[in-house]
Amino acid sequence: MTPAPGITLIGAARFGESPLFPPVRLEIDPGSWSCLLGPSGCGKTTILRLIAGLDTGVDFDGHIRASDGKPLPGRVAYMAQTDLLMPWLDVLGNVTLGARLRGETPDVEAAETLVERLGLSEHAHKRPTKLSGGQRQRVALARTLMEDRPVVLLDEPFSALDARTRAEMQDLAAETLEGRTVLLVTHDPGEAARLGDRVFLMDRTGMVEAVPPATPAIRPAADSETLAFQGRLLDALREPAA
Ligand SMILES: Nc1ncnc2c1ncn2[C@@H]1O[C@H](COP(=O)(O)OP(=O)(O)OP(=O)(O)O)[C@@H](O)[C@H]1O
Repeated sequence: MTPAPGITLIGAARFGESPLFPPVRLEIDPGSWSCLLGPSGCGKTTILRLIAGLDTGVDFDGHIRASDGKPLPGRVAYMAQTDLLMPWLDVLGNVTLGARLRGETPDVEAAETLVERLGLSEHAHKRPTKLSGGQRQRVALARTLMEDRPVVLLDEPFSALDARTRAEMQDLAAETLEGRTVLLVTHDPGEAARLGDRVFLMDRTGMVEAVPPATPAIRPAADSETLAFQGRLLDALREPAA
């Protein structure tokens, strides 16, 4: 894998005459986790899709640059909020879909290992309709991890998981994605407090950065500094937008 670049997004977005977000500056360090929190509808998914080079429908006035100056398309794996699993493929078929769409021979062994690590081995040959919401979300996560890209964009990847599985999947994602540049959208201040090397808060008025504890991520959930940071994030999210 090529070294993971940092990413800078500077700009504003609107739908015609309706602003979505004012000028913001998002600086994502190379090879680290950045978390983006904010109320529903403020534009978080739009930011991920802009970085991924996907259609958003917004007019974006600004620029998005990789720190190594090279184009981002082709170097980004994106996990959308909806799992986008193919109903006619089983779990392994969905996890290896990217390679097959590119006309490559999928690494089935790697896919099986990942499926096992995500606790899905007994479901490997089931189709999505036979899976729970949390199991489907893990399949979508596995498919994203299989892509082996230096930049990984995750849109609420753990939201459907029970507390224990969520913590396990956070650990697994942190380990599997070590050295990648990750941008995680989450509604969970506790998740951002555990995982974020940098944490950004946005609403319709703009974006600010919250400084996490000096302890490196991934942080123990019950650590007093992690909990205090989680509390500060929650307080900030509860502040009314100006
Ligand atoms: N064509 C459109 N015209 C105007 N506003 C639109 C249009 N399409 C989408 N929107 C608005 O853009 C916003 C979509 O933002 P986005 O999905 O990026 O938000 P988000 O912060 O990711 O939300 P969530 O946390 O709920 O996933 C919503 O407020 C939506 O109402």
